[in-house]
Parts: sequence; C-alpha cells; structure tokens
Amino acid sequence: MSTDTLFASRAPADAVPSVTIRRPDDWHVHLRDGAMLEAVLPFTANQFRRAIVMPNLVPPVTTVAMAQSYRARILAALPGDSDFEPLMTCYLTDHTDPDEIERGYRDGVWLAAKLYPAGATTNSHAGVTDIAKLAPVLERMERIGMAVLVHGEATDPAIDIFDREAAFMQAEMLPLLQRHEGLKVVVEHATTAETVDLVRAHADRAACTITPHHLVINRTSIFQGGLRPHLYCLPVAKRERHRLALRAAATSGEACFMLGTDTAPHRRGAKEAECCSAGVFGGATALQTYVQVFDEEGALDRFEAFASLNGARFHGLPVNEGTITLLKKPATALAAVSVEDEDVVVFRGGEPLPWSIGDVRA
Ligand SMILES: NC(=O)N[C@@H](CC(=O)O)C(=O)O
Repeated sequence: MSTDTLFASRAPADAVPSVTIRRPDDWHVHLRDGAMLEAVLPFTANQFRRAIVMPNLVPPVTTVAMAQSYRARILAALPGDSDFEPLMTCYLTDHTDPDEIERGYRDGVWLAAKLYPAGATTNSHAGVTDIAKLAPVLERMERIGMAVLVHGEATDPAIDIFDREAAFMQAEMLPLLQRHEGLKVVVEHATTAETVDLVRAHADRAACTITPHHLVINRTSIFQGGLRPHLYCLPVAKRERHRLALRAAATSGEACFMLGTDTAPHRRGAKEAECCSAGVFGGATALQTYVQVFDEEGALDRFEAFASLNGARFHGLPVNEGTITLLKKPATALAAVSVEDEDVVVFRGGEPLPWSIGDVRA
C-alpha cells in the first residue's frame, strides 16, 4: 500500500488526481453525548476507522463503568452499516485510583487516560490540580504500558494565553517526562514550534497530535475582519512561524507526529455568545484539509504515515485494513450541522475545498 497507491503522477492526463491510503484513525475527538453525539458522529465515522474519544463529558468519564456505558451510547448512535470503532479514555482527577485505571486498561475498556490541568479548557474543571500528586497513577500507567494524553496548557490566568502551552511544557511536561522515564505520553493538539521540538527530543516514547485547523490558521486568522468565534479553540492558534513548524512536522514523515482533529462541536449559540466556548468543529472537513496541506507541501507520499500508521504504531494497535481515496476535485463543504433546534458551524464550512472524499473500502 503506502506510496504504491499514490496515483497523482501516474494517472491519465484527464483523470482526477487522487491519493489512496490505508483507512486513517483520528487520535483526538470530542463526540459529546445525546443529540450532539447523534449529529456529529456520522462525520467522524465516515472519515475514520477508529478514534480516541475524549472523556470531558459532564460529568466526566472517570470510571470503567462510565466508559463502558459511553461506548455503548456511541455504538448505538452509529449508522447501521458503520464499522467505526471508538477507543475510550479515562478522565484523570485528583482522586483517580491506579487500580481502576489498570482494570479498565487490562479489560480493554479504555486505551489511554486524559490529563486535563484543572480549568485549562472546556469541561476540565474536575481535572488535575497538581500533576506531581498524580505520580502513583502515572507510575502504574508506565508499568502497564498505557499512554497518558495531555492537554498541555498552564492554567494560571496571569500567564498570557498565547504563552500557556510554552509555560506548561517547561514547568510541567519536561519534569513529567523526567520523573516517568518509561511513560508513553501524547502531547495533544501541539501548537508551537518548541512543543514539536520537545516531542522530537523524546520520540522514543512521546508523540503529539496535530489538528487540521492549526495547520491552516494562525492567531491573526481569529481576528480577520472582526472576531471569528468559530476559529477560537484551546490551545489558541499561535503566530505564523508556529503554523509553519506544525506543517513541517506533520508532513515530515516522522513517527512521533499523528493525526488528531480535536473536533470539538459547540452549538452556534455557545460560540456566537458574549463568552464564546472554546472548540472548532473540524470533523466534517478534516481529511479534506489535511490532504490539502500535504499536497501544498509536496508531501502526499507521507500522508499515509501521518494519518494511518504513526498513531497505531504508537498505541500498539494493528493498522487498519481497507483504504480511503481522496480526490483533488473541488467540493463545497457543508456549512453547518443541525442539532435539535440549533446548528454547529463546520470548520471551513461553505467554502469550496480543493480536495474531496472518494471511495472508502473496508
Ligand atoms: N479544543 C477545544 O477548544 N475544546 C475542547 C477541549 C479541548 O480539547 O481543549 C472541547 O471539548 O470543546
């Protein structure tokens, strides 16, 4: 498979250029629950074979029983013919019990645990207030080979919001990596050049996810022509030099960089509000955006590694069978998805995108 299936340069002159890769996985999604789950799940399930499902529900998914029940609700909400597989996570708190973590992992209920510094982002208030105190949990995870997925932002409101990831990496992430030398760590939704370098320096057991939006917007985009609430997420997009570093990392082919959309739907009313919720709904346009970036960077031959191989290898899972074909054929992205009497605005929704989704083969 891999580069053998890259047709772009071999197709007849009148054929639509395309790229075919093993079916990809999304290593960071927010599927929510109830009506929102029903509305957004088909978009992720259409694009991806598996996804790591974030546990920041209200209340958060903190026990094996809660993860089992949430997984069952996701499966029940899937379209009948879907073979999508949700990979569950546990939400770490100050009171997480290492035995519960191990039980859920050994029983195959969850794959990883998510560390939200308390107050860092949407529904993180029950998160961890002092990472050092989590040592018994992290030691157990290290011993059983279970990965911790980290939202890497400092929570001190006095720290400039654009510096919070950098502050966290220095004050928390580096010491964590040093304290737990064998722990598998995923830095979620990296947004800076320095984070990418830190991950590279620990690539024997660290990795990071990179979102589609952080590859195509920078912090100025959020203020282009006025305030753009649908581009506001956490970590907030950074300067242009960081966006370029993220594009270089994602398209490098290095095994420590993997696809993770951080698709985070919020109803329009929560976004276009006096106090806008953080999160970009990128689930419906994710692959179209990623493949466009790889095309622009002349790296289509490395797209499969980023989208379909690196994450599976990191988590010790088999790579997917089957393929998906992406076509360099313009299509206008769906503008919004209805949820009850409201809607959720799609990232790049309503725009003509140069790439579209073609055949999916199981
Ligand atoms: N990315 C976001 O801005 N929001 C996410 C939470 C998160 O991953 O930070 C959400 O759940 O809405």
